[in-house]
Amino acid sequence: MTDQLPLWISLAVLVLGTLGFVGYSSTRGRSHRGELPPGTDTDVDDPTTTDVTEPAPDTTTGPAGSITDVVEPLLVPDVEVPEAPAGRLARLRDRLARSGSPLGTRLLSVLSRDHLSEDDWDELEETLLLADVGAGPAGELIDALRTRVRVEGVKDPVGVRSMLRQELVALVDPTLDRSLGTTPTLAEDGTKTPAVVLVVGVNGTGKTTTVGKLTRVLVAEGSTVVLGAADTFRAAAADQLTTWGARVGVETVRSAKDGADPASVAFDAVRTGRARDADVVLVDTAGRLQNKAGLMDELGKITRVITKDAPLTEVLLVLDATTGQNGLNQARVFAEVAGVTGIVLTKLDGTAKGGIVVAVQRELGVPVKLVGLGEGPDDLAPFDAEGFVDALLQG
Ligand SMILES: Nc1nc2c(ncn2[C@@H]2O[C@H](COP(=O)(O)OP(=O)(O)OP(=O)(O)O)[C@@H](O)[C@H]2O)c(=O)[nH]1
Repeated sequence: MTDQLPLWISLAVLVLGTLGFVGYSSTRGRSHRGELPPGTDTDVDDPTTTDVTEPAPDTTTGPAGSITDVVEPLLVPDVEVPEAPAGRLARLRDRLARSGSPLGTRLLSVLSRDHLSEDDWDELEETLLLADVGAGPAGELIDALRTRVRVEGVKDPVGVRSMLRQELVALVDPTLDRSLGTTPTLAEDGTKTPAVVLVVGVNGTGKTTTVGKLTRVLVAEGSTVVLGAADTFRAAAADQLTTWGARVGVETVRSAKDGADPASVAFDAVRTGRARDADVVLVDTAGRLQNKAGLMDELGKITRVITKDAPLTEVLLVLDATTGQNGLNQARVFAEVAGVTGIVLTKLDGTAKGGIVVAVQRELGVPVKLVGLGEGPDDLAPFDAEGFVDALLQG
């Protein structure tokens, strides 16, 4: 045994040396591919939490000639499983209850009075206007309710509620197509072109957060997604988006330098989406005021550049529900410049008003497709007229 001591020592040195080299190389490999996105509180050096189950494809660079970086999600341990989107809208009821007396409750309390006077009808109309329903739709609803009260003489609380429910659902319009354009197209030769969703809106409405939440909705539905951080104006936006993506194992294409051309980033994101055979490419854009011509032109350019490579299947305008009628002015201009196909109404949890849903749809002829119900990662719900009205009436 003592004779063999030098041999054992040499073997031990060899083993330790090899282990040391492997550890060093893997640390180098990680830092080469980029740092873990901010907000991820897990220790990447802990081999038990770094759960890389698939062989890494070459995702360290964008397409040839691109100026962007593809931030791959493979280093993030414990990839989250997002909640299924169905039924999320029911949560609106609790959120509304917390944010004060919701529209439906106020309408019901007036309609349930014994004999409805002119003052009562005025109060109903005022309530609708204060909730941002807009004059036209408010007038229509009052007319419809007046007629029904006169003709049907509904008095009992259940009858009144059911009448109001029917009329509100009709106003919100259950016939609008609220499906999202997130289905890729397949050519005859089997080539897949990803669906491309562009997300636009003014500053701070919740665009980046919405892209993050929508990524989770799509992942929960089994789609493969690539993100494009075309908000090159606010540096933190790309980090924010990368974090959202990484949490559910989704790549983010972002600019390698600050202030890069957002159209190039969007273009590279679509190219990367194609290269990865992704189902959907979601492109986040910088916030812009609708009256700033230069920024709106930039949006037009992003749209033109993307459509050179793949058709835009959805342009989502993100509106903050708490800004009420001001959101309508924004919506009009964005609709002209970017060809909006769907509205995302965020922060619906922060307002007792819900009438903007009706107003914006009427004004633009574009349906509300998604609503933001809070700051949680799965607080984005597919919108439907019945679910919305039920939440209003039960709040
Ligand atoms: N309560 C609530 N907060 C939300 C909702 N959606 C977004 N927010 C918050 O709104 C704030 C702004 O969100 P961002 O996603 O950064 O907004 P943005 O439009 O990308 O901002 P810019 O890039 O500056 O234009 C954040 O604090 C979000 O958490 C929502 O549905 N409810």
